[in-house]
Amino acid sequence: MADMPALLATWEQKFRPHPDGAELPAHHDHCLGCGPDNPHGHRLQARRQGDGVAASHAFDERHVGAPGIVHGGAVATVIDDLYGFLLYLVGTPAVTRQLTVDYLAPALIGATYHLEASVTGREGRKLFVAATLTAPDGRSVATSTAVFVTVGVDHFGRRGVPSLDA
Ligand SMILES: CCCCCCCCCCCCCCCC(=O)SCCNC(=O)CCNC(=O)[C@H](O)C(C)(C)COP(=O)(O)OP(=O)(O)OC[C@H]1O[C@@H](n2cnc3c(N)ncnc32)[C@H](O)[C@@H]1OP(=O)(O)O
Repeated sequence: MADMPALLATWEQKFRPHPDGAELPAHHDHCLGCGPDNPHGHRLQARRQGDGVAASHAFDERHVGAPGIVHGGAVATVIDDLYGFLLYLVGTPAVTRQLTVDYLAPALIGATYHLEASVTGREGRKLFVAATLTAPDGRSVATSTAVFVTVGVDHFGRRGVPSLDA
């Protein structure tokens, strides 16, 4: 059984002011998007960029859909995880309620893409966010919007976290 109080304590430390340009901490070690210890994960590394977040990211063969092309779900995973880094700046935990992705051009395995995300609005518990994924030549490959809903710590602590309970 994972030590949830200890895990929650590490999360609390991540919800603090991060200087512009600073690399942001992974959500946790086994996070599919950014955890360094998840063998299936993307190991996304994000930094604060002004009021938003940014990352450089290359997908590898584990994320292939059609030959040579990144699986659309993998693109959505990385964008969703990038939004998770915005929460450090917002200062409150939240979870994805709705995620949309416009796939404008194929993302290619091995190319390094530039990602940016920012908060576009807030209304009660709803956070409206948007992101872009841009190719090395500057072409827009994907755009996204999402609605996150703020939650309390009990959202994470009141139930088992299966991946951590093993
Ligand atoms: C200190 C320690 C903290 C730890 C911090 C950890 C950090 C965290 C990072 C984890 C790493 C991130 C990685 C990526 C982010 C995931 O991957 S998050 C995982 C995927 N998402 C989920 O599992 C969420 C599953 N859904 C839920 O649990 C529940 O539906 C929710 C989201 C908590 C909402 O349920 P609820 O509390 O019952 O709220 P509900 O009344 O349904 O809706 C709330 C509000 O949103 C509105 N709303 C609902 N749906 C929509 C929609 N589609 N469009 C617009 N508005 C909507 C409602 O109208 C309502 O508005 P108000 O009436 O309040 O004005």
